[in-house]
Amino acid sequence: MAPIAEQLTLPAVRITGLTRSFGPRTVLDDIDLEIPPGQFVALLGHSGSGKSTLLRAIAGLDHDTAGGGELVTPERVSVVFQDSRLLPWRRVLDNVLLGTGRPDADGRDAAERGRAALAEVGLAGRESAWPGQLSGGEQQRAALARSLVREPELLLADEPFGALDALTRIRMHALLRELWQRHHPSVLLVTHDVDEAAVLADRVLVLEHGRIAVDLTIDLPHPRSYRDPRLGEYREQLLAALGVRADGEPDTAATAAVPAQPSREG
Ligand SMILES: Nc1ncnc2c1ncn2[C@@H]1O[C@H](COP(=O)(O)OP(=O)(O)OP(=O)(O)O)[C@@H](O)[C@H]1O
Repeated sequence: MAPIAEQLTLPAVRITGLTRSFGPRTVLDDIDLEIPPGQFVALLGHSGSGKSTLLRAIAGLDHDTAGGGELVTPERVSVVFQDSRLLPWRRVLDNVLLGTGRPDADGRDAAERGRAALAEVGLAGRESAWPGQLSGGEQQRAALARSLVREPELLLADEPFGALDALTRIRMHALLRELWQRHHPSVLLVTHDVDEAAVLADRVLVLEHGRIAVDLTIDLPHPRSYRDPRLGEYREQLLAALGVRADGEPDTAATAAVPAQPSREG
C-alpha cells in the first residue's frame, strides 16, 4: 500500500482514454479526467452532449455501452438522479436504509445512521412517511439522505434538482453545499443550470463533441451569493463557453471562449 501522504494526494477519480459509443455515434471520445478527493465538479453541456453517459460510466452503470478506457473510482460511490427513485411501498427510513446493514466504525447501527442522515437533510420526524406523502423537494432530500448513509467518497448527481421549482432548487443548493462541506466527498454534478454550477462547484467542465472543451476553476469561497458580481463573471464565461449570450440568444462568435485548462491540483 502507498504511504499515507501519497494516498492523500491520489485522485478520487482517474479516467484515461474513455470512449463510449452508441452504434456508429461516438458520444465520449478519448476523455482524460482526474478529480481530486473532496473536489466539487459540475459538468455542463448541451442536451445530448454525453453528460449522463459520462456519469453512468463513472458509476459503472453502462454495461450496455460499447467503448474502452481506464476508470479508477473510490470504493464507496453514491448516485442521485433527477427523480428520487424511492420505492413507493417502503417507508422513508426503509428507503434510506436499502442496501445498508453493517454497523459503521462508530458502532452505530444502520437505523441510527439513517435517522441521522434524515435529520441532516431536514426530514427528522418523517421516517415513517411513505414517499408519496413527501413533496418533490422532500423526496430529493430523502434521496440525498440515502446517498449520505453510505458515507460516499464520491457522490455522482445527475440533474438532481432539475425537476424542482426555482425556490426549492435554491434551498437544495444550500443543503448540498452544507452536506459537501460537512462530509467532503468528491462530487460530480451534472446540470443544465449555469448558475447552479457556478454557485456550487470548485471546477466546471463543459462537454462538447465528446470531449471536455472547458475546464474552469471557480475560485470563490463558500458559501457563495448568487448576487456576487464575481459569480456573474464566471457565469458569463460559462455561457460564452456554451455558445449562449446572456440574453439567451446563440453566440455564434464564441463557442469555446474558455479553453480547457489543467485542474488546480494538477
Ligand atoms: N442507451 C442508449 N442507446 C442509444 N443512444 C443513447 C443511449 N443513451 C444515450 N444515448 C445517446 O447518447 C447521446 C448522449 O446522451 P446523454 O444522455 O449522455 O446526454 P446528456 O448530455 O446527458 O443529455 P441531456 O442533457 O439531455 O440529459 C445522445 O445522443 C443520446 O441519444
